[in-house]
Amino acid sequence: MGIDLHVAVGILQQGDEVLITRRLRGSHMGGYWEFPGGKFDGSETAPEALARELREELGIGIEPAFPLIRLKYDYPDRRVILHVWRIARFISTPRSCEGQTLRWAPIADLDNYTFLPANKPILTSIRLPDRYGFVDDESRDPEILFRQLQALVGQGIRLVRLRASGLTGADYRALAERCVDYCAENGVALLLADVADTGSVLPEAAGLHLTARQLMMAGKRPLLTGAQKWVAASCHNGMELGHAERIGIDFAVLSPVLPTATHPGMSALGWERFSALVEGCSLPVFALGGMMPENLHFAKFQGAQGIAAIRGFFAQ
Ligand SMILES: Nc1nc2c([nH]c(=O)n2[C@@H]2O[C@H](COP(=O)(O)OP(=O)(O)OP(=O)(O)O)[C@@H](O)[C@H]2O)c(=O)[nH]1
Ligand SMILES: [Mg+2]
Repeated sequence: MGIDLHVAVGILQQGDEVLITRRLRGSHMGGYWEFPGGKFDGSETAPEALARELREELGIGIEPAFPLIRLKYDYPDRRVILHVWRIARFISTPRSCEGQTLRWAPIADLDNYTFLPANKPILTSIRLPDRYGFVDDESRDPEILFRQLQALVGQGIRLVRLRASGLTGADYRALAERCVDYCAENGVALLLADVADTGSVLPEAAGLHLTARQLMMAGKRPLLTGAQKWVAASCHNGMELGHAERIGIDFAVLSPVLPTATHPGMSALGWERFSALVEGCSLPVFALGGMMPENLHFAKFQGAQGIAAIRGFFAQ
């Protein structure tokens, strides 16, 4: 395969809608929907390429916000490396400068469009928030665990993993039923643990979160019934991230990034290693381990979807 083609891609969002465009017939992969952007020119950086491409294609000036995801994809004739950025602000109204169709599409409707095959992780990344909270405690008391969930939701967290590693079987399911209802009322996506007996409650949840061990034992992505389910996985190294990607996991959590009080003996990856591992993987990846709210912006520039934390984003 020829050389890697670096491409800058911009996500413009207004309320619940994002700007999508349709590739012109006759171009590479013509007819598919995509996000505006194009190839790097010479030694341009991603923000420079993005500013130029969006001026040429949409007639707008932009201010990039942060990198959302970086991914690679092999088309039969080329390998592309997509540098996807969120756009903070844009000047003037986007218009079609090259005859391409433009549309502001509700994020909830994006599945109705046939996007370029490389774009699946971009769609996941757009839908995911940038903070992911875990409910877990040595405690086997469901009240304490439920209060943790309430505290996370009170902090504005909209994606929660119900780990509750102290509970098994019927106890876990009873708590899961209560949490699923609470999350539905509050617009929160709840991911359940892959433990026995969650069968009846799982269709009501947003999906599953696999431990690294469960991930490595899985030969394929667990099939979940119901609309738009997510399967997430915990990873600690490149091998686990690679397996997650191969079997079609939607997003990963990589840990421990920084030393934590909960895992004192474990050596932390550090940001440099985190960044290198995420660069080798084309899934959205949350950083876990010692994360505080002030790490969020930096984490995104290290390639993270966002940050994850057990119990909450307070000082621990
Ligand atoms: N712009 C854009 N390109 C994408 C996306 N996803 C994706 O796989 N690509 C691929 O990345 C490459 C970018 O090409 P492009 O045709 O937009 O590049 P360009 O604007 O510089 O066009 P040009 O070659 O006509 O000057 C294509 O091979 C395209 O298939 C996406 O969401 N947006
Ligand atoms: Mg283009």
